[in-house]
Amino acid sequence: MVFNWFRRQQDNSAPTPPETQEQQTPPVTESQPEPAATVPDSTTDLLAFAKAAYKNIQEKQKSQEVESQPELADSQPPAATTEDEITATEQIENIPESVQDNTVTEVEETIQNQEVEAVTHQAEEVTAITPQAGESEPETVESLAVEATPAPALSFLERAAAEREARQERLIASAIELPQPEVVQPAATTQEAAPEIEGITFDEGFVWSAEVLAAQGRRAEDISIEEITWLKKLRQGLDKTRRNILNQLKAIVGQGPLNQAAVAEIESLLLQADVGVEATDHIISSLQNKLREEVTPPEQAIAYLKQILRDMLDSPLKTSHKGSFAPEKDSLNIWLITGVNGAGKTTTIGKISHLAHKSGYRCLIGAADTFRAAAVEQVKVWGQRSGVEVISNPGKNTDPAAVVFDAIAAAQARNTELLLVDTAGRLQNKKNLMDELSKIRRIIDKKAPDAKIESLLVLDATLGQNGLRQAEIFSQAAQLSGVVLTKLDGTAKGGVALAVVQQLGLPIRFIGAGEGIEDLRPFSSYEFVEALLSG
Ligand SMILES: Nc1nc2c(ncn2[C@@H]2O[C@H](COP(=O)(O)OP(=O)(O)OP(=O)(O)O)[C@@H](O)[C@H]2O)c(=O)[nH]1
Repeated sequence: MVFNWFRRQQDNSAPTPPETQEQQTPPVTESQPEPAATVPDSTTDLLAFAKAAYKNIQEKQKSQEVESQPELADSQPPAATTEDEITATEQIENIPESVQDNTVTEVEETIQNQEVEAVTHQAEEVTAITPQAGESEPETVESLAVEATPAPALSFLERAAAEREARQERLIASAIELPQPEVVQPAATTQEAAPEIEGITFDEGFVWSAEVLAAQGRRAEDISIEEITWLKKLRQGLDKTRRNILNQLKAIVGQGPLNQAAVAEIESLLLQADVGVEATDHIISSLQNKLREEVTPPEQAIAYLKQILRDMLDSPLKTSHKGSFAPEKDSLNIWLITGVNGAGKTTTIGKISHLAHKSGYRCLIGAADTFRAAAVEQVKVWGQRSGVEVISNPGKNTDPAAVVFDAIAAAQARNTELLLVDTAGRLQNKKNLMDELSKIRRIIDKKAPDAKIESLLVLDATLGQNGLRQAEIFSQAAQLSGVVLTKLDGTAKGGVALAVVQQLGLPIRFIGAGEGIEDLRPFSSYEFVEALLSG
């Protein structure tokens, strides 16, 4: 039994690939689930859920450590041996020390403090807007603050700041006592109140990720470290888009009925996030329909905004096959990967082949970017990393269509389930490139008439609207069926995802948020929108 990373559920029919057995974790879920009613509805429930998930990951990791103990006995601290582990270690190094040192209790405190601060903040705003009502409102806030911290001499904010300072001092003190960073210590030897899990920290990002998984009907005991790591990465990647633009959007929408000024402001914010004119118009008119007449509480207005965005992102699926996007078992699937130079095609092939291999698919790569000599070498490196064989032609300036022909023959002879075809992103001119893609497509249709063919366009999100113009050209030559959106990490143009579906009418199939082998996942509109508009 193996976890299918495309469908995000157990795949009983697939054999477990031997070298990935240890990484498997057994989440059970429906593909592309709708937000479930089982989402923890209070901070306490959410924390309990997140803690249970954390504990579960911790236990799995401990049992893995025990299983691999004999091999690790003479190497301490345990060395990072795989790409995944390296990525995880890098992530730890990138997390600010203050966050790394968080314990479960401290995260709880942080969340509770944030809540109380938020209440105080709201109340202060109310006081500022309506000073004449100031006599009764602030009293409520005072009493809340007193309940939270009984120190009458200071204001709430001063006390909160003092507490934070004291906590920081405690952390610094304990950091001095420990000569080694906590991450490198074997977790099994210490019995602390909240031991760290190597590769993941119980912080606010963990709690948020757990909540997103819980909302999709996941059970705490089924959540894996890879899923948490990915969600944290996605949210972190969309941070710029969220901070620059979408948080302001949330604030306006959350204020209730939309007036003309609010509409103009929303319009400008969406355009800045590269959402595009068409998608912006659609969002505005949907919002106006709902919010023009009614006074909608802020949370409901934001929930409504999220729903609009999810519906837009899922809209191409209503016409094509709905559900998760996965290679069909026991038959040949050919995925043609196209896109301009540097969009991330080769990297995407490496990441997808990794997902396929660890999901138990028989996978093969065809290196048909023969225009750039280094491209074949590059894809071979990715093949080695993911444990997938690469079919290439060693000759110079070979015909890419001939490589595709050979790759299909090899795939048919070996009962391959997924053949990924790399293609050139640049030729002498645009016409040559498009002719070549059309020829490759014809070869595939002819040589493998029964195969399930997908033609995926890789788009660099950092290009925003400019990337979409290229897409239209590719669409004609390669009969595109979907998009892979790469480089979502660190761009302020995350809104381009909405433009992609609205303008091209194509579904987003995968998103990439980093250069590592684990930094790509099947697209989920729910997770994307939550990451885009998370608090
Ligand atoms: N930050 C980030 N970088 C990425 C991502 N995907 C790919 N890259 C980087 O983008 C660069 C180009 O990626 P390639 O996979 O070589 O792009 P390509 O489309 O195959 O390019 P050609 O082979 O020249 O046609 C590399 O440095 C990748 O590491 C991503 O999701 N995030």
